Amino acid sequence: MIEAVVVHIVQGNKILLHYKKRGHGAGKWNGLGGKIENGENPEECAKREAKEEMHADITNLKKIGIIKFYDVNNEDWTVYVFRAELLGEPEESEESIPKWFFLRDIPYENMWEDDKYWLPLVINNINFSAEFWFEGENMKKFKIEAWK
Ligand SMILES: Nc1nc2c([nH]c(=O)n2[C@H]2C[C@H](O)[C@@H](COP(=O)(O)OP(=O)(O)OP(=O)(O)O)O2)c(=O)[nH]1
Repeated sequence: MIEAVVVHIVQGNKILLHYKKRGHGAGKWNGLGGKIENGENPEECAKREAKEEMHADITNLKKIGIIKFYDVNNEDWTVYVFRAELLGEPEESEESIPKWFFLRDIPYENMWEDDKYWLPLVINNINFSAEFWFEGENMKKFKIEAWK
């Protein structure tokens, strides 16, 4: 099982998304994040990824969800989902391009297929746990449990 984090920054009526240039999920918009490295906890990973991916820091991390993805290109992932606040100005990096979107204009058609089911929960501060079953990069079935 690969462990990773995804962090979403929501300010007012906007959300900061990142266009991923390479690796897993290249060509899609996503929160910032990546794989947890040896010896790191999810919060430490989130802060390191923020620096690497957009050359800015994050603070006030709040864990909102946990997601299991089964059989995405033959791999299983556990992803910890956070909300956080931004310190400084996000910049383009080798990994991605940051961009603010109005909440009513989230580009779900250019994101992972599962995101439309759980990103609204993140935006509304609703805790959740979810499981998504894939075949390649196509979602086949899912289960979500949410609580306030
Ligand atoms: N929103 C969303 N994020 C996902 C899904 N599946 C999935 O792995 N992710 C996230 C978890 C990670 O933050 C990120 C993939 O990790 P990564 O960016 O380190 O992958 P990579 O192949 O580029 O790895 P690396 O070489 O840079 O270590 O994508 C999904 O279905 N929706």
